[in-house]
Amino acid sequence: MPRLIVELADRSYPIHADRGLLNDSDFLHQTLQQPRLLLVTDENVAPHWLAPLQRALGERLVHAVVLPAGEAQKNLVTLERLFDELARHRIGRDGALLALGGGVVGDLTGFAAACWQRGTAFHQIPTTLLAQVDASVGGKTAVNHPSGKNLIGAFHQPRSVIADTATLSTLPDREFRAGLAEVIKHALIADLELLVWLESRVRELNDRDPETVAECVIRCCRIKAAVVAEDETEQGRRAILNFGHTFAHVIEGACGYGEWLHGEAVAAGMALALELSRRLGNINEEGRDRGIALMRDLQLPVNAPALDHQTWLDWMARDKKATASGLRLIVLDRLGHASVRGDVSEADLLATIAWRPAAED
Ligand SMILES: NC(=O)c1ccc[n+]([C@@H]2O[C@H](COP(=O)([O-])OP(=O)(O)OC[C@H]3O[C@@H](n4cnc5c(N)ncnc54)[C@H](O)[C@@H]3O)[C@@H](O)[C@H]2O)c1
Ligand SMILES: O=C(O)C(=O)C[C@@H](O)[C@H](O)[C@H](O)COP(=O)(O)O
Ligand SMILES: [Zn+2]
Repeated sequence: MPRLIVELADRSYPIHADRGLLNDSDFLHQTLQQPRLLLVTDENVAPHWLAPLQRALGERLVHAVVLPAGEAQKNLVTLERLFDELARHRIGRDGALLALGGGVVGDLTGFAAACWQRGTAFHQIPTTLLAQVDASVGGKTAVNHPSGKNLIGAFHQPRSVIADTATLSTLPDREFRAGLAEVIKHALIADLELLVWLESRVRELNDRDPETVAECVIRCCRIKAAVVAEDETEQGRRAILNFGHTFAHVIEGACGYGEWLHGEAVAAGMALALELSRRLGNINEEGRDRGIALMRDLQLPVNAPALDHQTWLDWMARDKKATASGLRLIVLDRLGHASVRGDVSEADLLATIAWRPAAED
């Protein structure tokens, strides 16, 4: 079974990625070791993927909380509900939370685990492409605040990641495509070979070919695990994983959480970040348009919504990467390599947010 390790000294953990993991009771017993487990999932995931875990874990699975689905749930009200469930079911420090679902369930459950009794174990069992290639790895946990995305959160690493790629068979097409945005992000910031490979696999990706998709999961997890191992709490290099996100988080928040899917907003945000990279002279038009063409080929939105520039600036000012001296933005130095820039002029920023890709022929 493909297995990677996120190397973080005493917080190191494995990423298991394979088809059929949720049907392997022995594996689940060995990996989910804590004696009392509280599972969190949502209303779309539960009917498909809760039963195998219930079967495998028996009475050790004390309770399953089934939340309404969607980004609008990623808030303090839902978090409080999770604390109530943890209290009601007397989950102590020898217990663990299981996050069965997409990035919303993962971020919420992880943050509940970070807070509960000042830190309780949790495991990520991601069921969306986006969560398998990105959100389940790295220990960023959070809820949204009305004024900004993921503003309330903690770094809290899971004990394991169990990515059963078979769960993607029930994922709606729009959600699958949103996950592809984070795959493209990993390629643009860190792996030119992956970019070339994705360009050569457009048909398979659009057909959701299981082997191609599984390879995306492994390759992205490998990239993300390496970045996180180098800089767990985003003191420096980890910020490259935020490529396109300064713009994406404005789109998600200003349009109302859930209107744009996170991955869709990341795609439109990356189109702007590609243009910014071009403006700074790091890549040429051809490089910019190559990234945008791949997103279009995979039917991702590349046109950010028309928000007035003050809305952009106000929301961006609350980005977690901003410091007293101003915004920090992630740009490409070249295709396949990114860096953090704290010196982007307001003129370049305003021109970037006003720019949109040319219409397709
Ligand atoms: N912590 C991180 O490092 C990180 C990284 C990227 C994104 N995120 C966060 O992740 C969230 C987005 O995650 P997402 O795209 O997984 O969204 P999501 O969790 O909302 O899941 C997408 C939708 O698919 C449904 N679903 C999930 N798995 C399914 C399955 N197997 N079959 C059928 N339906 C299924 C869900 O119910 C939901 O409606 C955002 O809040 C984003 O900020 C976090
Ligand atoms: O893991 C990271 O680091 C990332 O930035 C991954 C992003 O894809 C993800 O959307 C993350 O939640 C954004 O974090 P934030 O710190 O900008 O809220
Ligand atoms: Zn993201």
